Amino acid sequence: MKTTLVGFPRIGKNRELKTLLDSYFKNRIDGTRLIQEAAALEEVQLQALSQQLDVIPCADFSLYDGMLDMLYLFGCIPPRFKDIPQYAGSLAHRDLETRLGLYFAMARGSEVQGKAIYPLEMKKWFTTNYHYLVPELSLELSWELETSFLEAHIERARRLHCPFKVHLIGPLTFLYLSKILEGPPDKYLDTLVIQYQRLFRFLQQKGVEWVQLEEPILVTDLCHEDVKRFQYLYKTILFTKGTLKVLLQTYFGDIRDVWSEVCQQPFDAVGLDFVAGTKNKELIQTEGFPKNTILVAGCIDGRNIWRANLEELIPFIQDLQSKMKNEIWLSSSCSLLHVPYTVEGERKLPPELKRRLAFAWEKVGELEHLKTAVREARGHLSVSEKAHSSSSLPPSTFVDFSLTPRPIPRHERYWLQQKRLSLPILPTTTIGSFPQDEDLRRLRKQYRQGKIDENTYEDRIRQRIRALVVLQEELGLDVLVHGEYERNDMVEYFAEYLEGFYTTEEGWVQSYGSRVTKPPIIYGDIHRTHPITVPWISYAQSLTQKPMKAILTGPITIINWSFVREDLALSTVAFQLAEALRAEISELQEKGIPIIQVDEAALREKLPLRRGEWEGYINLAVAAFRRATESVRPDVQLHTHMCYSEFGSLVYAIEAFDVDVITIEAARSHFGLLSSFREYGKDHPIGPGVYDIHSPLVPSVAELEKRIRRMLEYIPPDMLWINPDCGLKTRGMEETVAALNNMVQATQRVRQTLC
Ligand code: MET
Ligand SMILES: [Zn+2]
Repeated sequence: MKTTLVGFPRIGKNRELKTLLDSYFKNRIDGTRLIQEAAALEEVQLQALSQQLDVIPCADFSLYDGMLDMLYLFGCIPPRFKDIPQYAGSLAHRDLETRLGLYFAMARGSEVQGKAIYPLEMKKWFTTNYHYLVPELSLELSWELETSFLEAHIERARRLHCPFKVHLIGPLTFLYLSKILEGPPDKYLDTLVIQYQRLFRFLQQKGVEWVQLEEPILVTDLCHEDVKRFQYLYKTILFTKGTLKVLLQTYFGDIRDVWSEVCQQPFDAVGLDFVAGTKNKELIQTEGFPKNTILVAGCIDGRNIWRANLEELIPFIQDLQSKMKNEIWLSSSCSLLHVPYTVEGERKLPPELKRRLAFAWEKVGELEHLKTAVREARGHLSVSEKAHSSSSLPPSTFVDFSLTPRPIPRHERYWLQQKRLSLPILPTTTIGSFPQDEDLRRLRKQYRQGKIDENTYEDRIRQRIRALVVLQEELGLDVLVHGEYERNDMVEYFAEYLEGFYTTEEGWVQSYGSRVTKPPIIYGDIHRTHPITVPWISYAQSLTQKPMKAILTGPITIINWSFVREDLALSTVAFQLAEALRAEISELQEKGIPIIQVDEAALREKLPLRRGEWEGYINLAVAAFRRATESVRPDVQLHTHMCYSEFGSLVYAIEAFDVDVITIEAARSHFGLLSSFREYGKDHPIGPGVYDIHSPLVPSVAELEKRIRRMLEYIPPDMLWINPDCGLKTRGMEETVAALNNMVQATQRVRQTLC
């Protein structure tokens, strides 16, 4: 029995890699220094892992993203990057700065003679908040293996004299997550086979023993055609594996649709997720598992931060062992990339909570414990091991939940709200947050550290709100916001004010590249003991005659971007949160706030990977949202905001939220979602974002006018709202003012032709 991992975080225990990357992006250090220091970090990490694990990860320590690493390795560089003069031609033998330049140009975009070269698209990695870069496949791409970075990873791992496996994304997942610009997917199968075969040859030459091919796509619904592709790819690739041992690593669910094909292929090991894929165990029992294949048992949860229940895991593994007789490696359920580094750095958490937490390093320790306990075949745990297993969370109160429809139907509410708000046609607004600069972050930090007192802090925030109200009035926006200046983050801020949550000091998790987030921990029952946003928003409303829109984060988004407790049904947690938000909303409307927006930005993200599980998730999301917003009066306009497009078949669910207005990300995906909202938009007010907030580019009045007119082809004028894609928090003030100014002017031009 051995221990290993599907993957480990790579931003650095103290975010060192993040800091290095940011310095490189700001040209404070060059590529050589970046690579040297990143390699040193990787070495320290591998060294520590090699003390604890039997087989360590290699090539998992990506500088930016694993999918980007794969496409760089294959040299399938999209033409717009290849056309940049310094990156043209073959990559082999290019100097380090050039190779890195190209790698990061694909991740972050570039500029050539004043013309923007757009980066690769970013998408969420399955149901996580981690974003990968989307390869773009076209038939004329030239593929050329560029192994220099991979080779360096292998050398670093080899120096430790510890068995390692090289981590790569498998061909089916690579293909299915790519954006295919031309031809059917089958056109790329042979190219992929050739690339993976070349790669295998390279690994053999380097004397590599194990390669891990990650295929999370296998846990989604697969049809006959998909299974055939899987068969074809692996049959031909594995044919040339020679002495190389191949681990097929799956995670995020079970692989029911492809089980028998997996069993028929000559894999040396198969990795299964026993946490999210509980059905995997049943499949082993009913369908069998190939005799001489190692089972990599993913039993330590890579998606949550609670200590494993070793008392349950030990008999589970023992049972597998006695039934299967296969060699078993103990592993994480998926990469530990989705949890923070270590609990060690948390000085403020109560000890009884801290004891119950396992971040990445602690999970590595759990694997070791589990192995020892299983190997020694002890029926029960020793005292020290017991101290590490989980105990139950604080008791919970039952929350009664029943869905009541809003008393007045939407079209009647519409007139009541129109009367109160008297908005023009094509109302203009923003999604809530405004740019947060260094000054503001410093102010919040000083307040947190007790360097300035509450009065000074609040005064300064109020100054910002005041200036923003004036600015929005000058710009001519119709519905104003207070700017969300008091919030570090749309979820963490609420977590800090609600009972039942803890926020961490150092619990950073990579979101993409050098961007990190700090998800709060839901620990006890959630209660609201005092107002959260009410004072700021009512202050903002007191400064203007125009309607102020209050912005709150919705229950499903708070849950999806937190670590949740597992002793309670998710629905109970969701309803506790809904109750808390409901109280906040009641107070806001009592203070005379005429519009309330409840953001469900992360709704799309955790939509289950299998279609059959959608309904339960959507029902819960709708129920929690409705519970939170149930008391909104008919003359108060209820908005929601959602991002990460690709709503297609979700539109039916959005109807059930029963909101008055929805604003939705649309520009980033080039308005592809407009057609799916054509039906909905007939009689539901909707604001598809007119410009992408992820880019500093300021769209011109003419361009924005064109986009608004295009939207009017799908949505009638009295249903259309005009707003950006999402919040403006990460943008600069200057570009924001310019873009919003153009947005208002473009709207005015269109209005003139409508009246
Ligand atoms: N109200 C939030 C904001 O404007 C919504 C963000 S959605 C990721 O920042
Ligand atoms: Zn958004």
